[in-house]
Amino acid sequence: MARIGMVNYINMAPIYEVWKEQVRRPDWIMLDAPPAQLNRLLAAGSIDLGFVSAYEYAARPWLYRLMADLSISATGPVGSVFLFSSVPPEQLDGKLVLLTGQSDTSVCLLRLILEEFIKVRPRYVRGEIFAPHTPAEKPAALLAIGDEALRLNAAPDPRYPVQIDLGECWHQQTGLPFVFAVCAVREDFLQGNTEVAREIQQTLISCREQGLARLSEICTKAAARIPLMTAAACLRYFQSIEYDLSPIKQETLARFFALLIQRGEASPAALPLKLFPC
Ligand SMILES: C=C(O[C@@H]1C=C(C(=O)O)C=C[C@H]1O)C(=O)O
Repeated sequence: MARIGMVNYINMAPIYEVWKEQVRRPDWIMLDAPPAQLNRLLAAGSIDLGFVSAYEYAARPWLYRLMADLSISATGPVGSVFLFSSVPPEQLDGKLVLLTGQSDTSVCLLRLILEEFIKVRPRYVRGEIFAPHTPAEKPAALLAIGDEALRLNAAPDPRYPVQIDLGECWHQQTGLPFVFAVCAVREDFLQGNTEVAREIQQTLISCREQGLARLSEICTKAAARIPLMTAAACLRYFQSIEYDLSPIKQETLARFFALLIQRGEASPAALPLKLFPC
């Protein structure tokens, strides 16, 4: 048996729709959830492998290997990882920023961008972006990812007129793509299950190839999950998401992890990257 985690956002639709349609393996249990929940499940051994925040690998690299050729990434604007702000980011020093509880990678990336690139130090709070909250203090900016970011993007909140795409910002600073999520497999699962893991990896890649060839059909279905999103907007979104872990993406992960290690936010054992298969 293998327990597999899948992010429950529409960004996974090009892989997941094909998987649901074609993969008939009762011994492969698929569990879909927001990334932060998948991170916790994988760390606890409640799932064996799956798509998790790239940060999860960097936090506990001794538990995992990175499945070769799989990721959720973008070269330039990603279209679903945004800081929505009431003021330009240069003015966020000391201000309150609400960070989605669903993400781990983008939270680290945003702090890196604000503190190292823009040189401001806001105050942060983690929480629900759409919670009907009555906060003592209204946040000056929000970090949203995935479907929540797409919803806010489709129906902008006039209180947050400044919108920063974190994939674009990273690309402008480094010239590199950014890897938001990886497909990680637990080392203890690999003991005795190497062939199964290989078969799952190949199946995910095959679903991805078929999904990318059927994008316009898949985006009609996926767009319906986001209020006000048209199929055309969904197609543009899918065209900006990439699912590979090519050498440049590995270089990106190494660069990002090195910065996190310097900041004391990741394990030094996160480098060099450990891939499966090697
Ligand atoms: C591009 C995205 O990548 C996501 C971002 C993640 C994170 O920040 O931890 C985790 C999984 C991905 O789904 C997105 O969801 O918008």
